[in-house]
Amino acid sequence: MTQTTTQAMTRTTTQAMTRTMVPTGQAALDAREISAWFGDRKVLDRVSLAMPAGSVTALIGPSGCGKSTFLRTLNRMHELIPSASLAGEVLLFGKDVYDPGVKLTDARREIGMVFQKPNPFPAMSIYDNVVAGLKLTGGRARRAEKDALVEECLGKAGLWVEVRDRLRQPGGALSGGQQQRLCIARSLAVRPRVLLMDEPCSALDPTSTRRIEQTIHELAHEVTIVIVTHNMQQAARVSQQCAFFLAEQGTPGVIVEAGDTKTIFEAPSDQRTADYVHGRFG
Ligand SMILES: Nc1ncnc2c1ncn2[C@@H]1O[C@H](COP(=O)(O)OP(=O)(O)OP(=O)(O)O)[C@@H](O)[C@H]1O
Repeated sequence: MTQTTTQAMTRTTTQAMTRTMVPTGQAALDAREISAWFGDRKVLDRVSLAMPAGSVTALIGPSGCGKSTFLRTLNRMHELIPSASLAGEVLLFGKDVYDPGVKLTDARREIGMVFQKPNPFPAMSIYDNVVAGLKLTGGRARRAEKDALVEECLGKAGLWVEVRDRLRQPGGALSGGQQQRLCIARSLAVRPRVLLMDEPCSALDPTSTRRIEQTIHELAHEVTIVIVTHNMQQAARVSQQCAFFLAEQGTPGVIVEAGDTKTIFEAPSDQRTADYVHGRFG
């Protein structure tokens, strides 16, 4: 860890509750007491969350409460920001991704990320976009293996049927929704165990959004998914677990409440959660 907080490490009642409320299936990712800073400014305070394997966990909460920052701590992207530091542990199937023995490239390969704005390599072909990650992570494959991988990953991302006859066309020529599915296919090509998605539909129209949601649903049984979304209907549709983040009056972000999605939406235990999911603030 790059910074050790000197503040009291007493776990709050809320945080203790958070951990016990999360379903008991094996955690693919287990974030323990994550605090994060930009310079001197603390933006997350001892956030703990177990994200069960083979399911979708949605991170919800008002703008600026630290959802994206939390997501970036999970695959070590937070440390790319020069002023950023953090404390806590992130376990991937029990192994600390911040352990000095874990290579950064391995952590990022096992925990992939899809961003808000689709970011394929625009001049690169659809085919080459899918296999691009193999080079970045040092993987090599024969032509036939790559062909099979491209078909498999585009299939899983729900794009194969639409692009199989034009794999050599540039990725940038696809629609926004298709580009986002191409980015999902690219992430899948390095066979991640977890896929982090930071508002993956916010730049898309409703039809493309539903298509991505369907893709998320189809992928979840083999890749654990953690998604940040501002869209409460989307959180309710795609996730099995939800964590509600809040940063009140300039204080660092915390998880107010986490648990199964149905409970968070229909019978949350904290009034602030109820107010947020019912659109009364944020
Ligand atoms: N690169 C950065 N440098 C400095 N401060 C940052 C940086 N990125 C985020 N922050 C600050 O950290 C806090 C948490 O931001 P973050 O983007 O994680 O929140 P969020 O809940 O994802 O917000 P949104 O829903 O608007 O995307 C905010 O106060 C933000 O201004």
